[in-house]
Amino acid sequence: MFVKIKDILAGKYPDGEEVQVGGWVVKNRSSGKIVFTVIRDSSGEIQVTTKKGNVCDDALREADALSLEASTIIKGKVRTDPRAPGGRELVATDVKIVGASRDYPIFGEGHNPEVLLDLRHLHIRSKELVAIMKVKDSVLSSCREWFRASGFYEVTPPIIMSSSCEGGSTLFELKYFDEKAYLSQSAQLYLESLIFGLEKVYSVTPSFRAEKSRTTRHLAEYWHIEGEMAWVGLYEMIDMLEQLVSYVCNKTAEERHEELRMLGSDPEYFKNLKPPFPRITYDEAVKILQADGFDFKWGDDFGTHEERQLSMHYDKPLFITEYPLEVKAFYMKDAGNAKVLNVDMIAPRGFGEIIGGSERETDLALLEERIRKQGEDPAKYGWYLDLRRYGSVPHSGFGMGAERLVRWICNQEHIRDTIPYPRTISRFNP
Ligand SMILES: NC(=O)C[C@H]([NH3+])C(=O)NS(=O)(=O)OC[C@H]1O[C@@H](n2cnc3c(N)ncnc32)[C@H](O)[C@@H]1O
Ligand SMILES: [Mg+2]
Repeated sequence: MFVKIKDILAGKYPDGEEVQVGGWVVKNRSSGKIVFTVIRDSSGEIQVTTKKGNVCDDALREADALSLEASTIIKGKVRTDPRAPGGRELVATDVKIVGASRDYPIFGEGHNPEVLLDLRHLHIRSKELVAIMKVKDSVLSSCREWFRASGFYEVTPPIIMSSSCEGGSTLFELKYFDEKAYLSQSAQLYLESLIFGLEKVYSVTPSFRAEKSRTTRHLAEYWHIEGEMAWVGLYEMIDMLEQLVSYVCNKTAEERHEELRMLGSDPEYFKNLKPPFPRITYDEAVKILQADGFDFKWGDDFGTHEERQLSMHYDKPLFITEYPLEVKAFYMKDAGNAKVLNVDMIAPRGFGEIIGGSERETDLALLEERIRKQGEDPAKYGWYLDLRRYGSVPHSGFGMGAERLVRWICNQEHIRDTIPYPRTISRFNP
């Protein structure tokens, strides 16, 4: 049926061989007797030259009528031509329009981002967004490879929940039959229940955060890669995270070298990213900020500016550990000295937090007290607290934002272009 454009450009078919391609029109210029067309398929773009005498009159008329984003089937002979983009072109022997496209609304440059978001169902076929989605495909598949090779089981936790995991301020409420329920902020609490049978589990699920802020790194719906491991402490988990992130970056840069270059990223950096990554404590991070002139008060959490500033000191992802207990979630293990055994991984060059994780609090009384201190009723976490009553074990886990990771790897200014249909405070359509 169809051959792929990238295989033609790679020289898989000798000059003169007739092949057939199915694709969409990127450009079309006609002078009546000769038509120059650029078509694309999922693998790339190629120039097609349709000449009077090479094709029947119907096919010449079809070629002449090709318009932006019309779908077409083109039969043609491969021809090496250094002047053609990619070094090869097709000399058409037959041209058919499959789906007409009149007045396609996205052409040229400089469109208003909100207009492009209104037309996301069309813009999603653009070269840049297609490249980013291919990178995301590699990120997700290499994550799964690493987890499976590391003895993790993929599980499918619920998305509809009865309580929060990351605090009530970012919960989406939904009417669940006659009850009130919430959309998942994180699969964590359920993953913790699954380690008592499977020991090491992971999930890739949508997480929902009713973020009131408009930032370049927050979505209201994002894809959350989470892992949970029995018998593993915080620092052993950080060793594993270095391996996971390095593997995913190396593999993705290997597979999507061209796409990353086209997006203005540096595939060589990600291909060569290896452990160890720098590790500092929260206290050390505060000292760095204060030395850099930040008026930062010990006890506060780091925001975008602090994370950006800290990341400028390192050219690899930075692990920051042991934050003050007061500013972190109830489930994080008390380290003593008013700290918790948690870790955030901050990407270099200001791309911010990619991973949040911790060792989990296993002391039942402490956990109930922390839940109360966060203004919640321990009774709402009855099932979760049972995990501490029956055969509890030391365990740790983490959450990695897929879109945050893709934004860093693809060097994208805004997180909205790392997901096909971004959901933010001002948009949930199309
Ligand atoms: N299993 C766990 O231990 C995960 C834990 N319960 C959790 O949800 N941590 S987190 O809130 O830091 O979110 C984890 C990551 O999830 C990403 N994240 C977190 N919030 C967002 C938003 N709003 N948009 C996009 N990405 C987001 C970001 O990379 C964070 O580091
Ligand atoms: Mg976090």
